[in-house]
Amino acid sequence: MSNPGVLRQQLQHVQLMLKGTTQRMEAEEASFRLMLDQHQHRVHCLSAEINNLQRQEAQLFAAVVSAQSAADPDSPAQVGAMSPHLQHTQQHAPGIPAQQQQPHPATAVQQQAQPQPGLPSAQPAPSSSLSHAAAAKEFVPRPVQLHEQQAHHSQPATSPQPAAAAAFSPPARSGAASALAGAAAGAPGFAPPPDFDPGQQDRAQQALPGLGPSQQDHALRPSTGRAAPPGFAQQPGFREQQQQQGAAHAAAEVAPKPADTSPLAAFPVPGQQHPRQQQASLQPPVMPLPEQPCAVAAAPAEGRAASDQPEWDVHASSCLLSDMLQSSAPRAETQPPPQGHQRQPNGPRQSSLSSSGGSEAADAAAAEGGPGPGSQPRGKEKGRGSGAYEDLLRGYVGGKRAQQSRQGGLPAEEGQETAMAVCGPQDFPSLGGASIGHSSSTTPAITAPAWANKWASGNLKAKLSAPGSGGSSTGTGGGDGSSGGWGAAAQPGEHHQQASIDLPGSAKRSVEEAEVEAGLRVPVDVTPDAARRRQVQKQVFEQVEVQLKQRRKVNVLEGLELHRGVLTPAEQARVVEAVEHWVALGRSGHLRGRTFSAPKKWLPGKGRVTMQMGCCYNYATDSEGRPPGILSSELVEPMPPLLQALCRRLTRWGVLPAAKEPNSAIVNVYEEGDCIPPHVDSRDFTRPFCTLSLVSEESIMFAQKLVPAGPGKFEARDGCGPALIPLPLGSCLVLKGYGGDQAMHCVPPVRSRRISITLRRMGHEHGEAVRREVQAYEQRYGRLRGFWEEERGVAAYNGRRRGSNSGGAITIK
Ligand SMILES: O=C(O)CCC(=O)C(=O)O
Ligand SMILES: [Fe+2]
Repeated sequence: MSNPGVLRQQLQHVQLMLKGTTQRMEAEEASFRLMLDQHQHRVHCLSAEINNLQRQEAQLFAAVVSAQSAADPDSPAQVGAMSPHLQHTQQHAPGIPAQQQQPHPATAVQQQAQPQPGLPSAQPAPSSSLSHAAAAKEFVPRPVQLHEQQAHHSQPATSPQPAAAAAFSPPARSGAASALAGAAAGAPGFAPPPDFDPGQQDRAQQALPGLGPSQQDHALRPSTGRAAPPGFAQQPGFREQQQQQGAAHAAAEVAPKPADTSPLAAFPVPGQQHPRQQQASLQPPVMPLPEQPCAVAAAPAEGRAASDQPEWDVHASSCLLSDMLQSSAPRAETQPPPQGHQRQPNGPRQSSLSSSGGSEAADAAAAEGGPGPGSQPRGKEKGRGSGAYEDLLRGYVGGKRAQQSRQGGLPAEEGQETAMAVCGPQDFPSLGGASIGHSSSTTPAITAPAWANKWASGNLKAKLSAPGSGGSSTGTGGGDGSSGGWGAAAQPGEHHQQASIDLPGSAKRSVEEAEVEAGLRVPVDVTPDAARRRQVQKQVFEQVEVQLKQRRKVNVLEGLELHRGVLTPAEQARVVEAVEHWVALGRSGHLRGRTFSAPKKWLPGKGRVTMQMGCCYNYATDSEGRPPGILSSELVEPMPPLLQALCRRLTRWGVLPAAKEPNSAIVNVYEEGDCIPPHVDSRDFTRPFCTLSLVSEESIMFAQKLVPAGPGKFEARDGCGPALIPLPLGSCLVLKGYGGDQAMHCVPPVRSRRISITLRRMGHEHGEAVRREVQAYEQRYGRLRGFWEEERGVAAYNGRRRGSNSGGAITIK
């Protein structure tokens, strides 16, 4: 039995303990509330400051874009980085009702934590917390400004938007900080995690939505520029490159990005459908225009009805490649040929057009090159290679074979045409280097004529790869542009006068062989060059308006020509693969000087990656005060063989005059939301020139006068235009005449990734100046080698490539 006195003592002791502990706990709570109050007060102040700064940022951003574009329409504005909140604004506001928008991560927290209207709080919050929370709300410009954004963006992106820049306003930046305040006010027992940093969470979430932490880490880690670039020592396949490229490339290619959370989706076209759906609706409305004679497509691709198109039995693992196929070939089957011209009463018009050449199926028809009659896959080559390109080929050839077995033979032109265009080795003077990123030796040459097998064997490539096999780039041994891209102006017929050649034996070879060697033509494509040429289809355009200054009527689109089918889907895949490789080289700092440029990604519409080859073009007055135009003193990479072969094809096929064969290129890599602002291409380049379109079909906008109308938005001025010309995959838009010289053009923010290659010839003076610089370089350092040659070994790479030790007249950065 227990003694009651003892028990009473024990009870008193416990009660005392309980009282003391309770008091300590209350003290702790009081201390926490005090701390929370102080914290909320700081949050409150910072929140106000952030909102204020964001407003200023947005207004200044719009003003800078507007001012810079007005001052220099030809150059992408260099505004600076866009803060995550600005991206968030652009991602979430346009055209999407607020209720349907994915809440910002921090906003979501706040919405959960805040007391719902009409529902009493479970427990009254301390008055100071309440007042802070209420005050914090005042700083959250949520619905009103968001709706302003919606109103602003709910217009078609391409329609005139007066004063849109002025209307631009920042979004709610409620942030995790305000969430904390709300949570503390409305949620009993809420306590922030000790290491909670709202800013950090915001930044992490916004940095690269859709990426896992390791990918974000990769994507955000700055490139040192020191490591060997992907594929530098050996040339990996497409997938290997994808794995190795890391950095932002991973963000762009590897991780699936929800469209509405992509930081690159800065300016989605308001009210847009999914890009794939939208593509179908982009076909230009048509009205009859007289057919124009077409120099290129002299003979229509007859005997090839739409239903004759190969079935694209594609198993390409790369979504890029399958997208390319889906968006080129099948569309050709389903869309009737354009008939003419129509104006749309409101907003931009799809341009009118007239077409010449064969059926609308040119994109797919131009892809001929399947196996010859009766041919079978060569067992030893079947299945070689594992990249997406090979997958594509398998799908392509598979579909082609299926078609043939149904039809019992080849289309007439394919089997009948036997005479191949012959070119001398001089046609590709710079083939001292192997093509990039896709070894023809791994290509499954399922069926091919002798030349195709020979050139796919890889032996010759190995010989060509031997160091020193190339000639000088400036005429010391190779004459005009033998190392690519530095050549003097080619005069008509001049192609055949170049003396030296990098190739052993210098035997004459066919155009087809040369293109295979350059990496442009796939070895299985046995369609003769002449037949390929006939499959190209040309369209011209008309939009008659009163000219603004002289008050006379003009066709604003005069001189523009769209040539479809310049590249087959398989060739597009090759070029895209090469471009990806170049981008990887550029990102890792292995392209010379200012070749590669990747502006900061957080700026809407300014994230376009560009690579300049052949000459350096100064988009805007630079830090040294040099005006826009060709900078002959800045050496960039020469034109790689692949692009040279493409340029040669363009002149051979009459897309461009021989005398205007391009000797410079700008590769534009647009991520979703990127654009090119209104401009007229510099007069430092001769006319005509052209732009090749890849990866996704987007429209280019033309008007007499185009002006920025807010970030990523452009509008035509003075009631004229604009006209939209959809640019199909593998097509080349030629610019000259009024359309190329007077009218302005831009590419509004793209709906999905797109690559274009602008190919231009330098004006004579500029070409000569660049050539002199190359000569000076070569006297000092030896032959200027393109990156495709340097790739043969890291040893070949030296500091000059990054320009650290240049001197004299040559400035290489
Ligand atoms: O991307 C395009 O199609 C157009 C590019 C362009 O206008 C240019 O490079 O000057
Ligand atoms: Fe342009």
